Amino acid sequence: MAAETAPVLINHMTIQPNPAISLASINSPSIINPNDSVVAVEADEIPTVDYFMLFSDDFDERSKALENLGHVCKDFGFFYLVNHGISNGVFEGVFKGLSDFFNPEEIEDRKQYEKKSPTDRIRWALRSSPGENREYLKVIAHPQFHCPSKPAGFSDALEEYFKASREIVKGLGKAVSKGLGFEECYVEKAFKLESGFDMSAMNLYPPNFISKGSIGVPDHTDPGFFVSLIQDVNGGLQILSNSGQCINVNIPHNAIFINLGDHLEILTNGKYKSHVHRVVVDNNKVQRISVATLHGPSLDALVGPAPEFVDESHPPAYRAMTYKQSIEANGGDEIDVQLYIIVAIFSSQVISMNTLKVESLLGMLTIRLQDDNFVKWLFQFRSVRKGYDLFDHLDGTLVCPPKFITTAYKEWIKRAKALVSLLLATLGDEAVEYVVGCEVVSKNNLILTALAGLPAKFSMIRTVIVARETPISLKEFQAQLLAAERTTEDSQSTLNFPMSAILMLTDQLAALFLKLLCLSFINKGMEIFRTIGDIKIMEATMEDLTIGPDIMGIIMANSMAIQMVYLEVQTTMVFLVLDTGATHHMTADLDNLTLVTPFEGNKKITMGQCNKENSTKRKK
Ligand SMILES: O=C(O)CCC(=O)C(=O)O
Ligand SMILES: [Fe+2]
Repeated sequence: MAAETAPVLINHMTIQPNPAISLASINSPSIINPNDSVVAVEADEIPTVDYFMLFSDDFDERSKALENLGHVCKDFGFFYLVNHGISNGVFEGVFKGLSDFFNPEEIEDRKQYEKKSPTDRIRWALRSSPGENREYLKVIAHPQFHCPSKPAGFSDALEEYFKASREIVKGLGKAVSKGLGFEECYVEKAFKLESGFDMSAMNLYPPNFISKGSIGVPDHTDPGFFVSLIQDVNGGLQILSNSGQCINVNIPHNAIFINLGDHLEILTNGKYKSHVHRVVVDNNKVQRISVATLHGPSLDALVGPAPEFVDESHPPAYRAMTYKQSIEANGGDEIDVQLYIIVAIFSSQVISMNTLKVESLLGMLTIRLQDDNFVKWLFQFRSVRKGYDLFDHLDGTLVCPPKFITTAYKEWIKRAKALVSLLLATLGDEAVEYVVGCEVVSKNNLILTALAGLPAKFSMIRTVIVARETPISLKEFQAQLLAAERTTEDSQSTLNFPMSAILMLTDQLAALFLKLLCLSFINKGMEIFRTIGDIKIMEATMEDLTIGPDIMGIIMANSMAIQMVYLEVQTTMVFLVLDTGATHHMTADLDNLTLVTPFEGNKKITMGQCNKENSTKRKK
């Protein structure tokens, strides 16, 4: 649970990639950092489950296998399934059919399956953008099986595979139920698996034709119970492990890769979690085909945390809704149920905050932040947050529900505002003077200001975005920045973009944010800010920024002098920059500072890390 992980508001050094990020996610440019700074590791971390053993006649063997399955679901969330009984010939039939279906010469034929309506049963698309590179065919496989009629034999091969894999997933449902200590039809009943809604995404990734790091499928989790995945060749699929490592999935011959779906996470109230994964197409020298089948609950099955997983210390963490509602609430439709992390499973989350009055916490925060007590203040603030489960809200684990879920949305906004007030109310008089800004900026203003602050090499995208008739979302904006960045060789020069130029853009606060936003978006950010006077702003990495849609960025200053908290409340953003550790700032170059009052005298002053130093220049 994220509450166990990093106290992110306070100390960015302790931020860990959140293994539980799936439903808890995230308006994230990338949870698994796509650049080389996160190296995907080889897959000895992926456990194997022997299907046959789960049904062994030997009691001990079976018990051991069931126990192992429980452990694997809880501690990993994905596994290779072997001994499942589907013959290699069935797999080969599917890959042959798909390879023929995706024949490059017959692309015009496939266009008949382009999106027509939300109730399409077969859908085809060719995606080629910096954010996604694949050609896919999606079909509804259950309750009714659908498949293009051509090429010959394709439909039969696919149907045979789907029937067999469905049986296996039903078997896994039994085993999971038993492993959890319930009757064997527990999962089957909860998800109404008899009329379970299975959607299969069959993906073709051409050989590497774009630059290194290209994304085949961006970070996402999949809805449903289990996802079964087969592929013709290894290469490209990566999954984020519980230990925060990005693992290459190299499926053993004839094994099936099983990945837990979001709705198993919901049903078990987070005990079993779905995991973020993606496809990177920078190393596939040959074409790759994969078949990812999302075995879902029945569309009308109401899925919420089951009572067996809810108690005082585990309150319901997700909101119950039907499978269909949850897909739609996330902006999907019945066939495009896969939700990229940008839209995540907002709707699944409960706003378990209504009982808590944030105002009442104020009484517990006895320490007001002053120049010299940052550490104590921090300790108390952290403790209260932790004790009252406010992490979820502050670290982005609890994400803002869509506006149209009115009650939840309003609750969320209320809580966000209350938390900001709480934070502000804990500032002592002196510290308030150091709050260099607190304002609400509209998304459009932010984007415009960000555009204005971009270096010359982005002038093309600036023109394009400004000329748009429809507003651009932050996500799209980010994608455009990424694309523009990729087309330019001299990305490093952005880092050298002078701070002073940025600072001139608007106020100092927005400028700090803009620099952070732009640079982190283009994913170069190890040392984003440099020293300004004695204020050294810590490097921020993508992880720092991608902790959630609602609190997207937290930067903490070296020497605890500056914190910047960026909360996104749907269309508005609240910036809060605290400059706390130092009584005064020193600089070798007065132009670095906007408001300067020279310091006369020889009084001791406190530096960011509580060093006592003399100073001759003062800014306050
Ligand atoms: O192609 C792959 O390996 C994975 C695709 C995937 O994750 C999906 O379609 O949901
Ligand atoms: Fe997936």
